[in-house]
Amino acid sequence: MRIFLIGMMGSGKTTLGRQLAGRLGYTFVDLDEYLVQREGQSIAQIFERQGQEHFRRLERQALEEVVQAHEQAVISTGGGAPCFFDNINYINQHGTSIYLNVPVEQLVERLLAQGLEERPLLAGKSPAELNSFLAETLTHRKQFYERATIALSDAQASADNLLTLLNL
Ligand SMILES: Nc1ncnc2c1ncn2[C@@H]1O[C@H](COP(=O)(O)OP(=O)(O)O)[C@@H](O)[C@H]1O
Ligand SMILES: O=C(O)C1=C[C@@H](OP(=O)(O)O)[C@@H](O)[C@H](O)C1
Ligand SMILES: [Mg+2]
Repeated sequence: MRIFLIGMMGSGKTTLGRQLAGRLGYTFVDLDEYLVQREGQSIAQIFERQGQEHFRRLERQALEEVVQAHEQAVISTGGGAPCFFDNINYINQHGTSIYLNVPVEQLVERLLAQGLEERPLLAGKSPAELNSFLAETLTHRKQFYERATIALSDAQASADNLLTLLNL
């Protein structure tokens, strides 16, 4: 079984994905980390040198490669991954998708605490700009996230809960 975590930047996909994979004994793949290894550049460098459109093509390729390489895995995607091309269909055809639905105020708090530098779409924004950017982005992305197999509120987003929900 493949489990995909989807949702906004800061929703906890990388963190929860790693925990869940550990509990299941499944391979864990973070799509951003996979791309960094594959390209030998940081996500910020890929955006800066080759642009977002190129990043989105690489992200789709990475998705296909990871699916082909692993039948049993927890795959944490980047926040934009399900929202480009027909990626959400591809994800749902190849596994179970989990949407981490976290309020914007919570995302802002976590992202500011972590620092914005590693996320090129957010770097340099003031707290107010971050808030409005995330709110606008979510308005557009919601339609993709809501196609997930399972949606979890922040309070429900634990590895324990997911194991129960997935009958694992
Ligand atoms: N459930 C949670 N509660 C509080 N902070 C969290 C939670 N999950 C993740 N974080 C923190 O929020 C930040 C973003 O988490 P991350 O897993 O990188 O999110 P994503 O991969 O969805 O962008 C990190 O600093 C992480 O430690
Ligand atoms: O939402 C986005 O468009 C992005 C999210 C990031 O991943 P996280 O959601 O893990 O931060 C990363 O893929 C890139 O910076 C773009
Ligand atoms: Mg992540």
